Amino acid sequence: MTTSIEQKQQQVEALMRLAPVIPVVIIDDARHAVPMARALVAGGIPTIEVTLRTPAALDAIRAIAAEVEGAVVGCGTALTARDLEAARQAGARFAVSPGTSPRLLDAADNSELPLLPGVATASEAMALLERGYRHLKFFPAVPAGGTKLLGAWASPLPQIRFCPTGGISLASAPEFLRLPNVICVGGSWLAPADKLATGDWSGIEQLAREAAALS
Ligand SMILES: O=C(O)C(=O)C[C@H](O)[C@H](O)COP(=O)(O)O
Repeated sequence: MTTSIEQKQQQVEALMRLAPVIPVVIIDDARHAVPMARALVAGGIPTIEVTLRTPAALDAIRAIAAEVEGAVVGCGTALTARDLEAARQAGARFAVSPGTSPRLLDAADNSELPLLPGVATASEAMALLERGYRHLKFFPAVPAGGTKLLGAWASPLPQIRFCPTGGISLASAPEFLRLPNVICVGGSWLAPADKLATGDWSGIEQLAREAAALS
């Protein structure tokens, strides 16, 4: 029997509460995955979203899941049922999508993988509430309306908690984290392409440390 949506919502909430930031990683070389994830975990950031945007992504998820103690690795850019299944088989513990589609939600209902689906409107959020989702990604957070839009949803949609992602930085994260309907934020700034390319793991650990100290 598949895990119920309520059980999966509890799993998503628990991983959203592990740290104030979920790093969104675009990985071109799977060999970078393990040292990068170790640096993030050492800096206090255990939850890692590896986007399925590169050919290396599934190998990266596989390596982190197998080798990095303390990491909770998931996939980002989950668009299809096939993405969910491939990520689950690679060892992903959760999936994140930029938006929602009826087919993806049907696939998520039949998958063990908890899904954190993206929304940018109140109507999308309401449709997901009807399907049992109380934990949503707000994407793309800054272009879609930032803290003003998200704050405006707190009163009419009090049962929903968000992970805003898209255009957020270390400097702007606190204003999102202060909102009553935000648990954590997502962002790519913790694993920048230049640091990955040069293998600057101590630099990534430092970025993680700064992010972990946010409140
Ligand atoms: O593809 C997905 O499922 C995503 O999660 C998209 C990411 O959230 C953004 O790419 C975040 O990027 P930044 O704005 O650079 O922080």
